[in-house]
Amino acid sequence: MSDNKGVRRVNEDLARERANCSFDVREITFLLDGGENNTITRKKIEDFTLTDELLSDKVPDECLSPKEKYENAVRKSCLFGKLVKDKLLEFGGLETFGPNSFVLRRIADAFFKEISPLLLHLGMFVPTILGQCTAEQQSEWLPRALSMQVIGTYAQTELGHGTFIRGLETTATYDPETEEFVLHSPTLSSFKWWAGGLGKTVNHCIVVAQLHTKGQCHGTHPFIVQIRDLETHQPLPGIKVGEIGPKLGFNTADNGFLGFDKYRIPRMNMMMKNAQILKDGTYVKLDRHGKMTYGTMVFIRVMVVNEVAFNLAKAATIAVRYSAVRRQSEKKPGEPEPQILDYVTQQHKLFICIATAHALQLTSDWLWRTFSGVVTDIKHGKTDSLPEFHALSSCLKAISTSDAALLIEQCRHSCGGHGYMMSSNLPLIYSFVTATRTYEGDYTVLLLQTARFLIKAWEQAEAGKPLTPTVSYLTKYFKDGRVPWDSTSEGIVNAAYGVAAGKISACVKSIRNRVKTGLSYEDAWDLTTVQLVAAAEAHCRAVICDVYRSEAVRLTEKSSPNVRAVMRQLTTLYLHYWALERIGDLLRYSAVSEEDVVALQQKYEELLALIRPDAVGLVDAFDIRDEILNSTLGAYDGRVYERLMEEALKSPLNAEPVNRSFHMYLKPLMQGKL
Ligand SMILES: CCCCCCCCCCCCCCCCCCCCCC(=O)SCCNC(=O)CCNC(=O)[C@H](O)C(C)(C)COP(=O)(O)OP(=O)(O)OC[C@H]1O[C@@H](n2cnc3c(N)ncnc32)[C@H](O)[C@@H]1OP(=O)(O)O
Ligand SMILES: Cc1cc2nc3c(=O)[nH]c(=O)nc-3n(C[C@H](O)[C@H](O)[C@H](O)COP(=O)(O)OP(=O)(O)OC[C@H]3O[C@@H](n4cnc5c(N)ncnc54)[C@H](O)[C@@H]3O)c2cc1C
Repeated sequence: MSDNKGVRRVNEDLARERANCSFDVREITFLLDGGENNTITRKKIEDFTLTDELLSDKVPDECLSPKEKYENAVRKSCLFGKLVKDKLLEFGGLETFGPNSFVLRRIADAFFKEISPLLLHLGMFVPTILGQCTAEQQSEWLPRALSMQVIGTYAQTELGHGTFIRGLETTATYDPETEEFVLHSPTLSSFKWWAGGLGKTVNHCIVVAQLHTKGQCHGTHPFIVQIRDLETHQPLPGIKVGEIGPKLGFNTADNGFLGFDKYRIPRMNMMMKNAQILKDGTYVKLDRHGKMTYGTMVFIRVMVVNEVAFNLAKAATIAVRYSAVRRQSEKKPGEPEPQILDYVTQQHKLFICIATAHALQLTSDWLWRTFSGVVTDIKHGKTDSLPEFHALSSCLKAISTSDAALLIEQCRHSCGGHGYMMSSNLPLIYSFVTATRTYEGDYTVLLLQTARFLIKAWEQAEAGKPLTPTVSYLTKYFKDGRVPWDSTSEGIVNAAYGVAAGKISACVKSIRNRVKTGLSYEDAWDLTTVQLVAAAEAHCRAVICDVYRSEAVRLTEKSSPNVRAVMRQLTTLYLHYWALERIGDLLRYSAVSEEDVVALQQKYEELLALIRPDAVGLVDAFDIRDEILNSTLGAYDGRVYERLMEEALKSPLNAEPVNRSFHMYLKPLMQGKL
């Protein structure tokens, strides 16, 4: 596959797909990056970071032992950290870190096929210092954390409790005599469990513990705790720490456990932005809202939506390129084998992945802007927008992670047997993303948080009170009756809101009917939770459909006609896909007829055919470099079979023609001598 100059040629099918694409791929890249300038900066950063030799592993990571994998990940993390520190400073230092943190996150995938043991340091330790410390504490901890003298993680979850934070058992008891907190793990179930980097890497961590002072418990609060000696890295006396063992994924993240035996830390190591302990042990609460210490979790939930959108874009790129290269079966007897991308069922599996990656990314950008507004409000002492934002970020985190995990698995299915190869990278992308459904708040638990807000909003609508923006639709659909059906995109979005309103109304009725039978409100709520989760899902789906549609229209206002057309096809496909997926709900809550359903299906299939010629162009527009994709099946040049063979030959089992187990076991077995 090389020409006579030694330049590797692109697979012919892929080259033809690109030649036939109806639009300028760069135009969509600019849209997704938020403007041409962002693309230029991203590419510059990628160019100077991804040329490094440290990217090439002689033995694939997945062929290493757990210990070697971890050591390799630490080595690369340190080199990556240094690279970021040294070279990014040339790009304007810390100011660049903010807007370009998504770029850094992208590049990190070229270094770590799994995950960096330092991710929690940058992803949660540093943000928690920013969000939970006073200015004085920040000036002490931030420079040390950013220069990596202090390396930290976020240890909240315990063996016994992850979801129910109020049930955490680790105690931090204030001792006014020495002006210290005494950290203690009273039970096995109180051991911290899961924190990334805790097992072997970090020397500090943020510990969430029940604060006791003057004989009273004031609930959970965060503390900065040094756990290892900075010189020897040995655990400090009173600390029991280790790694929790192999997992479905995250195997280079050295997730750890941690227990305290009456371990003392200075008073000022309590993160004091939202509550303080005075020297004499007096507790001063500064958080008027009450849940400000949950701030880091909210921040990460916002970040995760972008994270899964990007991972879905990677999986879609791999699966679509592979489907353009792979040929299998025959459509009509004697005809050449078609590209598998020409099977309509394959298009059904894959085009929704492209559309969902767009939907989640545009929703994530919108969520980030909304979050920035909430943060500004909080800085000015206003917390009114927090309940709505908590409800919104909770459901978007739940639905985006769940959708992305399911669709990434669908990408793997669509690559047949080769998708099962680690070298395709699909198994690792899946194992990483499926964890996002659980961490930072489990799917069901977060949807129930949203449901709580929705039920309150419904009651406010009933009482004629004004509603906040994301639930204002409840006023419109408040009266019983089916939502009128209209098959335009706007009509489908309205129907999605109508379905959400119908489901919320049904939940309210169920709860009230159950209370009428003598049940407590809590029991009535509990019995209604299956419906409540479904109502929160419907609400979230309507929000995503609405934001995706309106943002895509806004973003493409000045685009070329062809880009506008293909972007519109994708949004329409997304809306039709979900209308068909939730057809039972539409039949129940809207005036959709049987003929309308037939028309929806027909339009959906027409859209698959329309998008087909642009499919490769659309995934090229994600502009994910080969080093970041890390996939034998998805590389830009489409040399799928060559790469599969090259990677197979790197397997340590192929290093010698005969493995010693032949002489030790097989031969004796064959000769009846075992
Ligand atoms: C070198 C490489 C570098 C690369 C470069 C990189 C650059 C950096 C880039 C970084 C990339 C990052 C990527 C990601 C990767 C990160 C990996 C992360 C790993 C995972 C970390 C974790 O996994 S870490 C643990 C998270 N663990 C949870 O997530 C527990 C869930 N559990 C709860 O979160 C609470 O338990 C739960 C249910 C709310 C009940 O809390 P609760 O019992 O206290 O409260 P109640 O239910 O009683 O509710 C009482 C009222 O509080 C209201 N309320 C509740 N919460 C509220 C809130 N947050 N805000 C406002 N209001 C809130 C509620 O709405 C009620 O309001 P009302 O009364 O009005 O109805
Ligand atoms: C890869 C990974 C990395 C992690 N990293 C960290 C980290 O760095 N730091 C950290 O502190 N934690 C970390 N965690 C822990 C993570 O935050 C928790 O696992 C998560 O919040 C879920 O809590 P849990 O494990 O207690 O699940 P549980 O709450 O025990 O959930 C088990 C089941 O019970 C259900 N359930 C629980 N409560 C309710 C309820 N009220 N109503 C209905 N159903 C309910 C859930 O839906 C679920 O089906 C990590 C976890 C993973 C998987």
